[in-house]
Amino acid sequence: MSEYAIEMKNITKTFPGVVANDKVTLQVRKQEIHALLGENGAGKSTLMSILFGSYIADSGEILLDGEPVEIKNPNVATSLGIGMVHQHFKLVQNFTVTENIVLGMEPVKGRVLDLKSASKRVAELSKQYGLQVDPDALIEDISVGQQQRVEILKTLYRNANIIIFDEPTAVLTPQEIDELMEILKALRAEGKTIVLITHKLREIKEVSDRCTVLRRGTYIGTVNVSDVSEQELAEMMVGRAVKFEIEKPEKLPGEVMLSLQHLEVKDENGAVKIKDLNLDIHDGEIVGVAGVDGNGQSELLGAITGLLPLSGGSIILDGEHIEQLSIRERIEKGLGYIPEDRRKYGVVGEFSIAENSAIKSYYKSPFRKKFGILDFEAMKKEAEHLIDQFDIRSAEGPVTKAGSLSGGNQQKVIVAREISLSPKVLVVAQPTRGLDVGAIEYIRKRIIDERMKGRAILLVSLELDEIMNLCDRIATISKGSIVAVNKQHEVTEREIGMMMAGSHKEAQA
Ligand SMILES: Nc1ncnc2c1ncn2[C@@H]1O[C@H](COP(=O)(O)OP(=O)(O)OP(=O)(O)O)[C@@H](O)[C@H]1O
Repeated sequence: MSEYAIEMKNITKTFPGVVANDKVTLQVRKQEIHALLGENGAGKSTLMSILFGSYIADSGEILLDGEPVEIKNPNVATSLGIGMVHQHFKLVQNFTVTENIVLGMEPVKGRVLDLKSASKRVAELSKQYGLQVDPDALIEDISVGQQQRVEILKTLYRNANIIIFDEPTAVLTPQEIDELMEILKALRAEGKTIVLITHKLREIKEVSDRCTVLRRGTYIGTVNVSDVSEQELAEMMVGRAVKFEIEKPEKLPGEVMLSLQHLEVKDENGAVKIKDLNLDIHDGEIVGVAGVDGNGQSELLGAITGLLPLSGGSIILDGEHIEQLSIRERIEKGLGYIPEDRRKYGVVGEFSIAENSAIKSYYKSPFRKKFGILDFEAMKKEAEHLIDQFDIRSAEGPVTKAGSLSGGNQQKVIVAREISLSPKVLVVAQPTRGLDVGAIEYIRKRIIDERMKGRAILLVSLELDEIMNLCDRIATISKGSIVAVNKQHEVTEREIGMMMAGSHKEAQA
């Protein structure tokens, strides 16, 4: 019997142009929560994909409970008791919870699919591990947090002893994050071994026993989490001191640059999602929209950018009505947008970084030459500049396909493109989701630089500390309306939290 549930020794994996893992070691003790920390592109997902059999290492060794194993594909991983909860769920939307869980390993009684006993087993597992979810609900009807529980149940149903979580909190609301932390502790108490990829140092401190740090594909070290501070973890990971609080020089706001007046948005079933929403954003200021997920934030973003039609109200940008304009016309008028879902609206995976950087301006100088021919050299040059400025880690520079970048580096491509267009109004949704602390520090600085240049910035984020850190004024949204607008220094995080939950006391004050 070994002390370790998992040992990965000298793991090396290369992709064209990049060594994603360079002789990496990972030793995970039985029944511990082991965090895996590293900058964007450090090689965390690659290492876990090797453990789960999605990638084969070029060299190195894997031992489970002291026994060497060869994990040729995910089926082998499953049979060895390894489960993985991916960041992007692999669920069938119009199937029930139970159907999704048994998919691929249906229990058969006689020759009939025995969903009844499967459903019973699912209910037992939910109870044992504190994973509340209705076994008969359809996936499309349950929240993101509950869908994640289905993914966890899937691994438990297949008798996983080792469960890998790839940035599980990136998609969750603060409330769901607290619940997940409890679930992780329950899994550990029931004897499971957990590997947790996360950028959130607070989460590492809260639930993890030990933490392994990677930097640029190499192993830096493993520490007992209780022996180190968040600051020390950050330094180990980035290789330099990181500032958590950023400096925001005083700036007096100027004219109203974006004015939202009596906005109303309905969904396809006619339900009102945004109701009489009013908000002004001046140049030289950052206004944050704080709220519990699902209170109209997505609809607000869709309405401003032109992805969703308005059923009432006006949007005025620098004195001009834009609510009737197309998406591209709004961009032309000076609207920039960093979207929340980078996979849907942000980058095109098949395109290179250069092409992605020019995606909103390819039809203009300097990217378009005479006779409408695209100037790929100009695109590459611009991309090189952005890669350098925003520290985008790629294998082959501007020609690297965006789809092969790590998640955090895809995010940097989008932020770099939108900021570099220097729009009059920059609408920013969850700009630092999935980014490492070093990258967060940089992106926040760039957003503040844009403010200093006199841009008007609207920031929508579920992370209150991001809003408190960056914004000059904070608008709290609840049930599709703005219930209060406060100056940043006049409210506390707690008060905003209460207003988000529907207390209007401060709103009236
Ligand atoms: N399928 C692939 N093809 C080419 N390169 C890849 C592929 N997958 C990963 N890479 C490269 O390997 C390196 C490590 O990427 P990986 O996704 O493991 O990083 P990560 O630590 O998980 O990053 P993040 O925190 O941003 O998710 C990166 O340089 C990435 O571009």
